[in-house]
Amino acid sequence: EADRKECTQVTHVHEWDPGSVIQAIDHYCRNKEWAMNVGDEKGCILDSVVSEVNPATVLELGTYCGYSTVRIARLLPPHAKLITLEFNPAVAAIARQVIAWAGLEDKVQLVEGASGDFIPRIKEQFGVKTFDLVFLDHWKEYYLPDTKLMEECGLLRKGSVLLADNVVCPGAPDYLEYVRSSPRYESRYFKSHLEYTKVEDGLEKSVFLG
Ligand SMILES: O=c1[nH]cnc2c(O)c(F)c(-c3ccc(F)cc3)cc12
Ligand SMILES: [Mg+2]
Repeated sequence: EADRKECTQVTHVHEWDPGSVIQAIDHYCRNKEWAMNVGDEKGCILDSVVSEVNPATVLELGTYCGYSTVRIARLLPPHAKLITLEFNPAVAAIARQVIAWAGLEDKVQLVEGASGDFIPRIKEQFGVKTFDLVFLDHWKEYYLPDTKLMEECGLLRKGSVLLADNVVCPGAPDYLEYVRSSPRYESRYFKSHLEYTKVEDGLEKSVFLG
């Protein structure tokens, strides 16, 4: 089970390696200007779930500047693939640089578009059968419809793990209700805080039971 291991990062800041990219973004967003990266505290929970699942295929909905993309991709086994979807072209362009700086281009495929259009095309366009891990971090109103769409498109298999950010703040009540009451999911809440603040937030980890 993913526990909350103390997650400390000691990296050589002078090299553009994933740890230093993560550290630089966290330092900037904590001290200069808040931004909606999953952040270091929730990021450690994300790390432990990624390490536990050890996924060969990952889908991230909501790339933003690529912070969580780098957090996930740095932990993936050699031939694993992460597809990340971003609606906003401006932030997607930034994310491409962040991912390149971290030296993770080979593991990451960044796609620009809307999840509702993209999800039904994944199988034939990207040759993915099912996802071992999905990180939901885009628009809260889309968590539930996109989850139902992934089920309908056969993108989830017995044991697929959904990990959703911001289930408390800004909140995704309809999604929470669904995964917590559906017999097809085993769901667990990891209490944490809104990135770089003391406000409560958390991640919901839901295992698809098939
Ligand atoms: O829209 C979002 N997509 C993905 N992640 C988010 C997030 O982590 C946030 F903290 C927030 C957020 C924004 C403003 C607030 F006052 C609180 C949370 C928003 C998003
Ligand atoms: Mg988020």
